[in-house]
Amino acid sequence: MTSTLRTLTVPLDEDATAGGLPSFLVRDDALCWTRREDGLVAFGELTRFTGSGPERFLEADIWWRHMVIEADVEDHVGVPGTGPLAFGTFAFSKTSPFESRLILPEIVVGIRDGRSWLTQLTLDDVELTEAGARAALAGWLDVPDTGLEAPARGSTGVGLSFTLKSGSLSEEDWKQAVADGVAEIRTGKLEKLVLARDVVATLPDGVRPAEVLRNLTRNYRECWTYGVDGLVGATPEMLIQVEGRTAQARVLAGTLDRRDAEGVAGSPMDYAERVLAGSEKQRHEHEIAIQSLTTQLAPFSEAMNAHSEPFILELPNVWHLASDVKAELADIEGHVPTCLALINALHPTAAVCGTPTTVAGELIRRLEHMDRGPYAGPVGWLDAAGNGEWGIALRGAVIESPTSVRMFAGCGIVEGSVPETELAETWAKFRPMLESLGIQR
Ligand SMILES: C=C(O[C@@H]1C=C(C(=O)O)C=C[C@H]1O)C(=O)O
Repeated sequence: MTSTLRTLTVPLDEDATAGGLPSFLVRDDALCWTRREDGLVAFGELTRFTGSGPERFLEADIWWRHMVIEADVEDHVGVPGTGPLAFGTFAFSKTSPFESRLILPEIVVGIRDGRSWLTQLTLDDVELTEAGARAALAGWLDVPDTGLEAPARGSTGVGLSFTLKSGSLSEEDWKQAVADGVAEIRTGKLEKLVLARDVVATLPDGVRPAEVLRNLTRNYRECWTYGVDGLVGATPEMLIQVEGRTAQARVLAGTLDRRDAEGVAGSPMDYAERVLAGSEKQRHEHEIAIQSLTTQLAPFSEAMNAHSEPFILELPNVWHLASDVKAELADIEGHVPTCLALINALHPTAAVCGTPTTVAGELIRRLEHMDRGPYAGPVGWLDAAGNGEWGIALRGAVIESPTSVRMFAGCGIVEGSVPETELAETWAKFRPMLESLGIQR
């Protein structure tokens, strides 16, 4: 056993990836990051970083840089995501007992802009060959019942047995927490607060994580579907995506349930334009989120641009007010900031915490009565060249046991927020997970 990381990346031909990345989502322990046709699916675990507390991002950064500095890399593809790669999930809160982690997998399949590849990673002194890498992948894919041919659960019309219960707070208590949050905002202590709640689904027939990931990938193509060590979901919000010296973020704040447009005259998009883009409250909420991100990103950037007007992002369950921000990262003494250094500065954004951050963070702890764990924390991947994609772990869940799943959803609260409306919004945000578990509500 040596501790030097060695990796081999080889191209995969079209035949091997004809079914797209979902065809590799056949194991419940897969690591996954996909959007539209692109993404990464990985298997196995060579080693991991774990950490907690306020320094978790910087400790992970140091760990990763040590891991890759002396890595022996043979890369025949050379795009972001090839070579050494780790998946990660981080706690939302610096006080959370949840262990933030980076996981170094054994085998990675990647697709990006029509190019496909396979990477094998090792810490042993075995020889890495193309044939060996293909055989290793075949071994990971050789699972008895992939469920790929079976209809997705809930799609047969046959009722699935499940129970769905409020987690830390009942609906009534959570609405009271929202009202308390609004009262705090009215005192002028803070402008915006994001309050979340959890619900627990129990499925006596068992949770099937691979099927959940396939459903999310198929149905939420505009979102980034993630699966890392029991945390699964499909987020529409990009905390930071780094490719070379370019960093991008997608900031969301302002939500409208698409079901609200049912039965309303005119086109649904006109309705969204009127009710979402035309709402003073929603635009204010959005403005706060954009301000917080751009202020934190500015010290790391040479140039930055953001749309002057938010656009409407249409998802199967909701519409959001969205803004994309693009920055050219500054080269400070020959170094471009790493993904994890950027995350350290950006997290938590006003979109998931509030403004000002410390006041909102303290109120979240007091009013939510739960540990968010990895919910609303960064989730994603990074490579040795400094590229990476880190979404905010929203519209997701933690698989807590073979039969139970804890889902999380939250809402931005401002002075004009109405508890009942916010509660309804959480149900719209639970929908991607409920549907992909086969739960009809
Ligand atoms: C907090 C969540 O979503 C965030 C809150 C939003 C809002 O309040 O409008 C919109 C998108 C996200 O930034 C969540 O999905 O749990």
